[in-house]
Amino acid sequence: MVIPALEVRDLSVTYGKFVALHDVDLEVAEGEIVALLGASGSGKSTLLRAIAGLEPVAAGDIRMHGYSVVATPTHERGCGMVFQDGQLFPHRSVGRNIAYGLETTGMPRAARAERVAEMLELVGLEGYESRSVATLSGGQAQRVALARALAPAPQMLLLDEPLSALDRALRERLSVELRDIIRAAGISAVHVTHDQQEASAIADRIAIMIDGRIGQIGSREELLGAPASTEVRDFLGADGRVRGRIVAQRPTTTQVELLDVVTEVRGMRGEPGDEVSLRIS
Ligand SMILES: Nc1ncnc2c1ncn2[C@@H]1O[C@H](COP(=O)(O)OP(=O)(O)OP(=O)(O)O)[C@@H](O)[C@H]1O
Repeated sequence: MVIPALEVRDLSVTYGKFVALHDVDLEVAEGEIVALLGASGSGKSTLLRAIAGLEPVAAGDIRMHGYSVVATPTHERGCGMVFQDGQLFPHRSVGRNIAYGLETTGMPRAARAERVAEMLELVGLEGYESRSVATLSGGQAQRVALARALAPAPQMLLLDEPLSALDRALRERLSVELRDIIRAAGISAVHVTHDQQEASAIADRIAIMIDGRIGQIGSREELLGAPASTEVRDFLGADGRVRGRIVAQRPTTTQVELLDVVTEVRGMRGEPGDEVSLRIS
């Protein structure tokens, strides 16, 4: 039998009388990346925090590599975490941020420096050791946060909206990089996001969270092809809107230029680059 990296069974988390998570089941295989995708307040961060040991559990079990960790304190669970705003230490250099988790392990200085250099290479920031974190761009700061989380070779990586403070173009580029870095590190990861595109760019499977429950879990194609409920279909549909920009406001209509839309059209011939006009109905 293959033991999953993470098993969550019948997990409930409550805040007073409010039940934030109801009987949640989730399995993450060794080396697998699973996204928790859902509307605001659906319980994504609560589930991630419970896995990390930052939220007390009212009922159920959390197992990592076969061992229950519900009674294990956060710092002994071996989870590397990355948050939305990086939360880098402002007075430490890039290198000393990445070394943070290694300093408490008693690792000798030379080995620490070697590990920091290895992590900088992994995230594509070779030579940044001495830089002040105040001089980094948002994307670079998140790469440093990722390097810091991966440096102590955690059992599992937990990402809470790691790209949502970045603009869309950077988010799309970094999604692919993030996936490649996690793959190269060979680690299992749980990734919280409210962005469907980001979830499908990074994760192997997507768990759709609705009101404190996992509504369905599968690849994006599986979810879109056979949504298990109207809530799942509505969530995926609502997120699949087409982006546009208002070009002109007329007395009775608004002219909208559609952005990023590529569509298949039958019965038309032309060369790439030709301008065309389509009626959407
Ligand atoms: N410390 C708390 N005390 C009381 N209620 C809380 C607490 N933390 C979260 N909640 C509630 O639990 C529910 C789930 O919150 P959670 O932060 O997990 O949602 P989320 O899906 O991560 O949302 P978002 O995308 O907005 O971050 C929400 O209704 C929230 O108001």
